[in-house]
Amino acid sequence: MASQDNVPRSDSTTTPNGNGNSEIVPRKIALVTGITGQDGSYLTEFLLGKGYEVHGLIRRSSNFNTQRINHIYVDPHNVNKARMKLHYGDLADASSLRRWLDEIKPDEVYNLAAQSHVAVSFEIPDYTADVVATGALRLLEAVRSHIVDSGRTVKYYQAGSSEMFGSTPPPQSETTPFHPRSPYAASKVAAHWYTVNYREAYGLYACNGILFNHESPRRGENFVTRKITRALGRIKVGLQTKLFLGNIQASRDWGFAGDYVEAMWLMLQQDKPDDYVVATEESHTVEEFLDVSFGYLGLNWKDHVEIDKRYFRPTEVDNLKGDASKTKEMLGWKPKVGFEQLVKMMVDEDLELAKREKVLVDAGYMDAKQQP
Ligand SMILES: C[C@H]1O[C@H](OP(=O)(O)OP(=O)(O)OC[C@H]2O[C@@H](n3cnc4c(=O)[nH]c(N)nc43)[C@H](O)[C@@H]2O)[C@@H](O)[C@@H](O)C1=O
Repeated sequence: MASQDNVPRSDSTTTPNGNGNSEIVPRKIALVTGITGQDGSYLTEFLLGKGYEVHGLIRRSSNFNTQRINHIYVDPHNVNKARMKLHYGDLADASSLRRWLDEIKPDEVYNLAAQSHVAVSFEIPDYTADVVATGALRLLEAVRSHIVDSGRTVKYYQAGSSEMFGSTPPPQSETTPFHPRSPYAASKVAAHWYTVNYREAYGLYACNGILFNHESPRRGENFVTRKITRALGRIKVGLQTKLFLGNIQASRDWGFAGDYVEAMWLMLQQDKPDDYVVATEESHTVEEFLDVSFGYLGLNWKDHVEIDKRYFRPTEVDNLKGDASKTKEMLGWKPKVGFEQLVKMMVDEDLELAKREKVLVDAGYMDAKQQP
């Protein structure tokens, strides 16, 4: 998929007006950073479904990194149908952020881009802080100055994280103190407070969504849920036998990413900006995830899993369990997919993937040792 720029805008959408007629209303425009990630892809599908035009910033990479949105990509030459548009930009590049805001003139900005892997943030702390903390500040400042110069209204969503609560015991709500336990989490705390400050200092409509872990078949393969379901599929079809994990006693509040993007959007549809916790209010250990997933395919995880110290973190977050009562009450949001359903959805998809891999291996087109 090629990226594009300066594509003419599809200006309007037809909406029923309740009188049996239709009226032409201007199409809403969203700008999404992190559009190629799990959340970016679900949010884009959601916004397109609501009639939005969605612009995404993508980072230059020598490999294509658009796999999660290829299925919704329409050739930009098809101006009437192409409502998702991609542009090269980066949270590390302030000038690109301001330029795309001026060009795209979005109604809503969703800042989802991040170096989002907690363990990796210990390896590359500077980079993590630059993108996650300073990147959010750059985008907020670009939005603020764009508003001042254009006189337009722009609403801003900041992707916060339950990692910010760190070692503060559950249940965690909007009023729970933060105690971050990694460079990633500390950077998210900074981004959270930059967002609050821009709201208070400049009256910006800016919201923090404090999202607990959210997973899906599109989850990156080095996060624990997907690492497990990917390996499980391969074990089931005979492509591997072992799975190496770290601390399986850690407990997380795991929801479905497809449900959580709706809450992001709802935050920007209110009269006033605010901060909201998004969670299922249930917590399960990694070991429980293993029980349910392996059990679903009739396997015992103890026959396959080995603990490897290299996956332990210098400081761990032991127990996260959200209290989402404010979000339920104020936004009318609640999760639709429960823990077991989520696990099974991920196992089903990864079993299919493994079966396809097996065909390639059997035909000699792929090496079974080639790790996903
Ligand atoms: C909300 C929050 O959610 C995510 O952060 P995370 O909770 O660190 O996610 P994870 O899947 O990497 O780890 C979950 C737990 O599982 C333990 N664990 C054991 N063994 C392995 C293992 O082998 N790999 C990994 N990755 N984790 C392992 C690990 O030690 C931890 O306790 C990100 O989206 C982040 O961006 C975010 O904002």
